[in-house]
Amino acid sequence: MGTAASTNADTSSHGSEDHAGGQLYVSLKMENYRLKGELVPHVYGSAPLVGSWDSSKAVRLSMERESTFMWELSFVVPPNHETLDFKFLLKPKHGNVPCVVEEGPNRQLIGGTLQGDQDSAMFKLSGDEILEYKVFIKADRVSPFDLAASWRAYQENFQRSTVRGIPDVSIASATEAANEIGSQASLELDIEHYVVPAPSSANSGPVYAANMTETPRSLARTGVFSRNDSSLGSSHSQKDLGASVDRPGGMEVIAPETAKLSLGSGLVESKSVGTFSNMQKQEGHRGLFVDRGVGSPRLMKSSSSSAFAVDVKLGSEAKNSMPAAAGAVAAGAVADQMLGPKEDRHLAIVLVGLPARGKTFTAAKLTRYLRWLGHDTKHFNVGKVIDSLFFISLLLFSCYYSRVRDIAVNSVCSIEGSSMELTRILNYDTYLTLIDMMQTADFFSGDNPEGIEARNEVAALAMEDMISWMQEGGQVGIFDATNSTRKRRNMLMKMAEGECKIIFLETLCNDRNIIERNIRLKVQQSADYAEEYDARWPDFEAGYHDFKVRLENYEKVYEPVEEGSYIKMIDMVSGNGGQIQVNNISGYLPGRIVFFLVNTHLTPRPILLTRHGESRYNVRGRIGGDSAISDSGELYAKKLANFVERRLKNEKAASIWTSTLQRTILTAGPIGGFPKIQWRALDEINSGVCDGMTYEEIKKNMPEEYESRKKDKLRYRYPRGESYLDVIQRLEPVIIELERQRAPVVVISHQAVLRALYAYFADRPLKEIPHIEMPLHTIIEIQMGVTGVQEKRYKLM
Ligand SMILES: Nc1ncnc2c1ncn2[C@@H]1O[C@H](COP(=O)(O)OP(=O)(O)O)[C@@H](O)[C@H]1O
Ligand SMILES: O=P(O)(O)OC[C@H]1O[C@@](CO)(OP(=O)(O)O)[C@@H](O)[C@@H]1O
Repeated sequence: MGTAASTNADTSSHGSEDHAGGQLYVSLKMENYRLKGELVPHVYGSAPLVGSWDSSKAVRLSMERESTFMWELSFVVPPNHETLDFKFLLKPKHGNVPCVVEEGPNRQLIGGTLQGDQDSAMFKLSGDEILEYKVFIKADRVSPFDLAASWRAYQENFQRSTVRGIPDVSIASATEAANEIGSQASLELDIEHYVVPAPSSANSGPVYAANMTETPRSLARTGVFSRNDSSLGSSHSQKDLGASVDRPGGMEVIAPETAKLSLGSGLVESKSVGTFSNMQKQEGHRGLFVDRGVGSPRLMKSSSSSAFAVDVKLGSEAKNSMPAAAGAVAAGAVADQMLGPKEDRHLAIVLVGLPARGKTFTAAKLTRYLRWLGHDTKHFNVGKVIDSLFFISLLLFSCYYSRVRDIAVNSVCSIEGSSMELTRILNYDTYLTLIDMMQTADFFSGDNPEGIEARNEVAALAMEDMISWMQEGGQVGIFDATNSTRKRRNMLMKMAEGECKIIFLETLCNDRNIIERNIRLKVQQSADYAEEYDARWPDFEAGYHDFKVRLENYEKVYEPVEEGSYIKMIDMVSGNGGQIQVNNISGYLPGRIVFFLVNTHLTPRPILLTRHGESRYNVRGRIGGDSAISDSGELYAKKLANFVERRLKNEKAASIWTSTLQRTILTAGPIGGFPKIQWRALDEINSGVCDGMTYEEIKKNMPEEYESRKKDKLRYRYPRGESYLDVIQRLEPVIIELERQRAPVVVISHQAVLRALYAYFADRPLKEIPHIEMPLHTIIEIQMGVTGVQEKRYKLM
C-alpha cells in the first residue's frame, strides 16, 4: 500500500524507502488467549516517542484492547527516528510497578523494516511462570494526506480507521470499558438496582383492557368520556373522534394508462376484508398494486422523491387507503378484493360470551395485533357505554331520549356538565332514581323489559356507530358485548346486511376457578378505576355481589352461537388442552385471526428484549453490517449473562433468541444454561445500498434517499433493502411464536427490529414505530399475564 511499503523481514526494499516520501506508520499487535490478571501490554524504546527506555514513560504507549485477546498500538515514527529500538512490557493496570519486560534482545525497526523474526514475546512472571504473546508488527510508509484522513476518521468515530487502506490510528490509553471488563465489582448482581422508568407513554402499570378501548362517537362528541380517552385527544381528528388516524396507506398504486387514476377521490373499496385502494371507480379497470414502500430501488437515478409525493398524498389525504402493510398482508388484501363478495370489504368480529369470560381482553389483544399488521381496526366496547351513567339515563328514559340526545350531541362539556344538562330536563329526583336503578344487577335481569330494551338500544347505537366508521374507511370493527341471545345477534346480523361480514367470536370457559378469578379481577379493576372516576363498584364486596347476580341473570338466558360464521374459543386460557372450533370461515384475514387466537394464552411469563452490546459499527456511527462488538459491548454481554442467569434462574425452559448477525450472537455468548436459537427474521433492517455507511455519508452522497427516509421513515424502503413495514411483516411469525411460548424468552436483536416488536406489546401506533427510543445496554422486560402486558426496564450500563 501507499508509496513504498515494507513488511516484516523484508529487507529488499530497505534503503530505498528513506527517500520514498511519507512517514513511517507502525502497527503493533499482541495476542494471548490465556489472559493474566490485569497486566496491560505497553511498548517502550529508544526514541522519545516510546519513552527513551524509561519504563515509567511507557504509560503513554499502553496498548489498546482491540478484542478480548488482542491488544493493539499504532504510531507514526518521526523522520529523524527511523531507526527504532523497542521492547514490549507488561504493566499492572493500577500503578506503575512492577513491570515485566519481555525476554530476549531489543527489537529493531530500521526504515520500516523489522530486523529478525521474533514473532512472539515471552514474559517471565513471578515464580518462573512464562507468559507468551503472539506478536504482529507492520510498518508502512504513508503520505501525510492519508494519515490526516485516517486521523480525521478516527476523531469522528472514536474508533481506529482504515481510511484509504492505512492500518489504524489509535490512542495510547486503554478504554474505560476495557478497564471495566476486569473489574468484578462492576458486574453488580442486584438486578433491581438497574431498574429505570419506562417512557411515559408505555404501559408500565397494569392495563385494564376495558379502559383501553375507544368510545363510540355518539358519546365522544358529548364529552362524556373526558378522562382517559387519549383517543379523543391529539391522535384523533374532530370529525372522526373514535377512529385511529394511523392510516398511512402503504401502497403505491399503478393503474393502466387508460384508467385515469384519481387520488383522493373515486375510492374503490377492496373486496378483501378491511382493505381499500385509491383506484379508479370504473368497473373492469383493475389497478396494479406495487408494494414498493417509499423510495426507489433504482440506483442510478432515484425517483424516491416522486414516489414519496404520491404516497404522502395517500397517507395524509386519502381516507380509504390500502392497509399500511406490505408483503403477505397486502397480497392477501389484493387477492380477497378480487374474489370476495361486496360486504366482505369490512369485517365485524362480534364477541359473544357471558361476563368475565375474557371478551374484552381478547378483543383488545386482537385489535392490537391487527393494527400492528397494518389493518385499520377499532374496538367498540358496548359495556363501556353501559358504564356511563349519563348514557344509560338517556336510554332508560326513552321518552326524553331524542331531545336529550340532541343536547348531548351538541354538548362539549364534561361528565358533570352533561349530567347537569340532564337534570335541567329531568326532575332531579327522577334522575337520581334512574342512576340507582342502573347501578344494580336488576338492570341486567332477563325479566326487566326496560333493562333489555335499554341494553339493546345501546348495542344498536354502538353497531350503527361501527357501521358509519366502516363507511368512512374503517376496516375491522371489533364489537365487544355479551351478545348472549340469538335475538340480539339476529338484530346485529340484520344491521350488518350489505355493510360488513360478521364473524362471531365466542369465548367459553368451563373452569369455575378461572371464572371466579376473572370476576375478582374485574371487580377489583373496576374498583380501582372508581377511585379516580365515577363508576359502578367503588366498593369491592358490593361490586362482587352485584357482579355475581348479574352473571346469574345472563346465564339464565344465554344461548351459545350456532348460527353464521363463528369461532369458538373453549377453555383457551392456559394454551394447553383448550379448543378452537370454527364454522364457515374463509379469507385471508379471518384465517390469520384464527391462527392468532389458536396461539395465544394467558400463562404468565416474561419476555426480555434487548439490543446487542455496542458494535464496532455503532461506535463508528455506521449502519447495518455484521461487525463484532466493542469492548463496551463485551462488557454488556457479560452483564447481560449475569442478569439473565439471575432473573431466569428457576426457568428451566427459557430460551435465548438472537439474529444471525454476529453482534447478537456474541452478545448472547456468555449466557450459559439456556438453548440459543438464531432467527433470520430477527436480523436488523436491511439497509441495502446504504449498508455500512454513516447517516452523514448517506446525506452527502444520496441526498434524495436521505430526505425520503426522513419524511416517511415507516414506509421508506432502502434501495435493495427493506422498510419498517417490511420488517413488521417478517416479524409476524416471531410475534406468533412469542405469544405461543409458555416459558420466558430473551430476544437479543437490533434497533429497528426491537422497535417493531416492542410496538406490538406496548400497543404503539405504526407511525411511531421508527421513532421509538431503543437504547443500547438496556433490557425491556415485557410481563405477559392475566391482566395483559406490563413493562419494566433495566439499564445495565
Ligand atoms: N379466553 C378466556 N377465557 C377465560 N378467561 C379469559 C380469557 N381470556 C382472558 N381471560 C381472563 O378474563 C379476565 C376478564 O376478562 P374480560 O375481558 O374483562 O371479561 P369479559 O369482557 O368477558 O367480561 C381477563 O383479565 C383475563 O385474565
Ligand atoms: O431506522 P434507524 O433509526 O436508522 O435505526 C436502524 C439502524 O440501527 C442500527 C444502529 O444504527 O442498528 P444496530 O444497532 O442493530 O446496528 C443500524 O444498523 C440500523 O440500520
